[in-house]
Amino acid sequence: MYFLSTRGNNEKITASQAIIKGLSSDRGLFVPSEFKNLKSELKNLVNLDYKELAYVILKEFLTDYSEKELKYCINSAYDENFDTEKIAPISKVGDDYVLELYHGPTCAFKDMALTIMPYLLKTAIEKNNLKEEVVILTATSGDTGKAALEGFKDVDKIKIVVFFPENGVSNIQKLQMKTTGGDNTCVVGIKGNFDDAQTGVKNIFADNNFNKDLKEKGYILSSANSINIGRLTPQVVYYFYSYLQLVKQNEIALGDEINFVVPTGNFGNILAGYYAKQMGLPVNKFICASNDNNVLYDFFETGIYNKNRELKLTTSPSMDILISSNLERLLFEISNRDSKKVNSLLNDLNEKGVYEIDYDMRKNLSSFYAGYSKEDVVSKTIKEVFDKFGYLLDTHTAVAYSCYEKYVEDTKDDTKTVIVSTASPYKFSKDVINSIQSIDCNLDDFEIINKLSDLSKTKIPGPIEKLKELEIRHNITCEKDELKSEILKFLGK
Ligand SMILES: N[C@@H](CCOP(=O)(O)O)C(=O)O
Repeated sequence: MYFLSTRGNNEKITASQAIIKGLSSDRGLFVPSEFKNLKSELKNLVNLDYKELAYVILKEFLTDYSEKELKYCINSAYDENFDTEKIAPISKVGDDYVLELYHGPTCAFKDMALTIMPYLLKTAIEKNNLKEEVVILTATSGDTGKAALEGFKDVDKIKIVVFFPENGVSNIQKLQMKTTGGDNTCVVGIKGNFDDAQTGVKNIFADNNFNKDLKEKGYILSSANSINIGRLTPQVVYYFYSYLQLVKQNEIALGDEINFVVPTGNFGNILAGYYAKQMGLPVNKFICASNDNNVLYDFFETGIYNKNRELKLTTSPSMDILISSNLERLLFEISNRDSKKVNSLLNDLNEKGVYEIDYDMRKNLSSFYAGYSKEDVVSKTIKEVFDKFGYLLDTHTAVAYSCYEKYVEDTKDDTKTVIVSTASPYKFSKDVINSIQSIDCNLDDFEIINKLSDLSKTKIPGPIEKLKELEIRHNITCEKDELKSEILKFLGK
């Protein structure tokens, strides 16, 4: 097993090298050379706990990590960092299942990978005798930023810089990032949107002179976004875990296919599910749920990816994205790993902002269905689900839930379905409570959080509750073309 670039520059590197590099030198994304099929082993995995299962899955990708190294990383990540021993519990809501991926230290699904990634990277640094210090660059539309900061803060020989759209995240997300401690952390609000931040970061990775200059100063760059396989591979685990939980609880029989509905922005989460299917997990459909930024919906409907449109700010900000990075990995698979095709499509995207896949590639998309939900539908869904089941959805999960309702209406498919819940409702408390009842518009964020807790009779997650005691430590903003100078300032160069 090795990792290669989607753009075909013949680079073949180990998992630990790919985790250090983040992005390939040809701007492509690293992908595994093969997928181990675990279908015949599923029956032996039913009773494993999250950590045991994580080892079974991750060892198939991270093949240059020893058993001891990998188990150390897994055990250090999935412990009391999470508020439940199950790590990724499932709640039954009506006839469907909600996979709650927000029980980690920052209350979003990003914790599922960003609690383990610092250990994977530290181990990779040691394995490869890296002399330089690693500077992690992260673009965030709200959730990745805080999860990465929390994971990497105070980690020796690593620094982290997070860029977020100053006006494109929720108040709580912003507060979470701005109050992060650690001498190795830097948080910068940019005057632009998430795509500006992500493109800016990718351009920096591709800037040979800048990278050479940094190397001479003793630094190399890496990424904590899902473009890094160290982010993506741990996310494969919870697809297997949720499936096996349903088997264990006799909700499905081993071998039955299920659906997953995934709120989607950068396409990393749903792609991890697709990788699980490549490894033999019985999946019928992946329902790719978008908000009003419905570029992926259009892509699945027409085969045309067109980012030439205005990015809308919605109540599900983590999905306010027009350039979904990980779609490149899907293009690689549906073109039967034809990097020439991938290059040509990505060049079109770069030059014209649009590309169209051919008939053969479209045929390989049959395991996907796409939907999108407008703001009024999202809000209505939060209320309906709360009124009917007493269950509180966050705005992103409500996008997924409503897309799933539309899917059932369209297809009449009654396959058992897991709705992937990506964040705690408390991160978006104002929009969540406003969907359920009107509130005094003078209330501050913490009063709203308390109100939400009273109304829903749910406990405020510890990390959110604690926020009010923390001081703001980061207050930098910059123009979207000033990313490099902010990095240099932080590094004191
Ligand atoms: N939704 C993300 C955007 C970045 O996605 P990633 O999965 O590639 O890190 C966010 O919350 O920042």
